[in-house]
Amino acid sequence: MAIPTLVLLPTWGTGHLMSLLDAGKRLLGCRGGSGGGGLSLTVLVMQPPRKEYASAVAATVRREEASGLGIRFRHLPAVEPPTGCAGVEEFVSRFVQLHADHVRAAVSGLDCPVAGLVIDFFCTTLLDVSRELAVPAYVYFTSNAACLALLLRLPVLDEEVTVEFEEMDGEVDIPGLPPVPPSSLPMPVMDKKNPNYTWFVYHGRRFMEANGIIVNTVREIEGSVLAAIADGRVTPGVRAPVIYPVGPVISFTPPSDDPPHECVRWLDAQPPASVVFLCFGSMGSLAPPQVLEVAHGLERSGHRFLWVLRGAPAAGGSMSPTDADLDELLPEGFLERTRARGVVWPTWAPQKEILAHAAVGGFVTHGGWNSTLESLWFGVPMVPWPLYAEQHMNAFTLVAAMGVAVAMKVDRKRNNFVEASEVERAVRSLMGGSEEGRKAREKAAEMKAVCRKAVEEGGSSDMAVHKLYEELSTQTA
Ligand SMILES: COc1cc(-c2[o+]c3cc(O)cc([O-])c3cc2O[C@@H]2O[C@H](CO)[C@H](O)[C@H](O)[C@H]2O)cc(OC)c1O
Ligand SMILES: O=c1ccn([C@@H]2O[C@H](COP(=O)(O)OP(=O)(O)O)[C@@H](O)[C@H]2O)c(=O)[nH]1
Repeated sequence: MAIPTLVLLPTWGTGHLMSLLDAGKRLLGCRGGSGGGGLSLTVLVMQPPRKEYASAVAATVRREEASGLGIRFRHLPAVEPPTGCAGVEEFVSRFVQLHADHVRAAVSGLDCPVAGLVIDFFCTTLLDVSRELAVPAYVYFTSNAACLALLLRLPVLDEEVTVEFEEMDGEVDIPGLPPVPPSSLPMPVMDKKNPNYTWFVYHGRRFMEANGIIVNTVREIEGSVLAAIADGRVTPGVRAPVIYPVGPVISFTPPSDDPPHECVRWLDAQPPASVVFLCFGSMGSLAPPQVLEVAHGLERSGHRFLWVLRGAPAAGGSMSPTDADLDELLPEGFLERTRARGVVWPTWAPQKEILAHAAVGGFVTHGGWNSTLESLWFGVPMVPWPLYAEQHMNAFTLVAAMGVAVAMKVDRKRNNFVEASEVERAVRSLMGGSEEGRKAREKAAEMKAVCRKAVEEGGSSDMAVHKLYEELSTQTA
């Protein structure tokens, strides 16, 4: 009989497509286990709604097809993007929903048994398709267990809290987490009247229908919230699907013969753990007045820095930042005054290589979950500076639950504005001798060891992958 295939349905974003693909590849590694003759992977590729994503997706598909792992890609017919959406959550959810017929046709047309369908967390509308086809469905959650617990609890929270979360008395109770201040909730949860919120509640409710939820986290890092989900405290009265914490799933680019990147060459000349690295994800940019505050803060901190500074996205609805015009954005004379100890990099930077470098001692990050895991993988303590999506919640988790980060005061009501004096204080605290910084460094070093152990043979994430493989094999047997 043909080897059963596991069908993956990723969305196209930087932190979503590769993350799901890499998680899927871990299951390929289980081939030949007690569960049988292995699995193959089939990836359903939606034609991304914007050109900027289309070329990145096409490059990924080409690279993976050439990898020799035998992953099959099936391109779904294009759909007309929905109009009049309130934001990313509504747009992505409705865009995905329009693919239902194409997904049904693609899955039912496969020439081998289907072990399961793994969908990105924005794709829960397609759980109807998997049910019709009697194919087990799994959600792949690219963020952390804290955010997952919030989503699972959201349908009930929505009824318990009748006002906007910011207007409620006290804090939000998510079992397994310290009490969450309403101001730390993800962006879509901050406005109940917005369709983006309705979609978040919808996805949280539908997660409960999945056969399992695969999460890019590590049991040892988020043990208490994972336990709260598993023992029913997050969803009282209803059993949540089995959770598979398989992380950290980090997409490393294969080694190349190219000369080292200019940022890496600069780092080579810096002392160990002396440089603070600032980078704000694939969609992050700072407004011009904010750039001035960061520059003054860094200058006054006296520390070495490598700052990835991007400009606002181009007009026309793109979410990707542009390359920064440094002369226009930075204060007069800043580059000359800091030449001996700092670099401002105006375009995409090789973040993983930078975090891996011994000269990097701290990371000011927007707190995207992929960036966070990369920082932990290399044992680099953080200062979270949340900008969008679920990053305020991540910042809270990193500081209050994990202790791997030094908090910085971010004014959410002023577009996440941070004063120069606060940048200076946070950088000094992270890089210097403060007790807070020392604790975050110690904890980050501990997490590095934990992350690496988790993915080794017999580690918690490796075991979760094997458990999932066994389940998939049993279902198709
Ligand atoms: C997890 O909660 C949220 C995630 C997103 C979100 O949406 C999104 C949509 C796209 O079409 C492409 C994307 O790349 C993308 C990314 C994205 O979130 C990022 O995902 C990472 C892994 O989940 C990471 O955690 C980052 O912090 C996110 O920036 C959007 C959102 O609200 C706007 C969420 O609450
Ligand atoms: O200049 C940059 C900016 C981002 N990244 C990578 O882009 C991803 C960002 O994912 P994350 O989940 O942190 O945030 P998002 O961009 O989805 O908000 C991470 O893998 C980063 O290493 C990078 O390599 N260089």
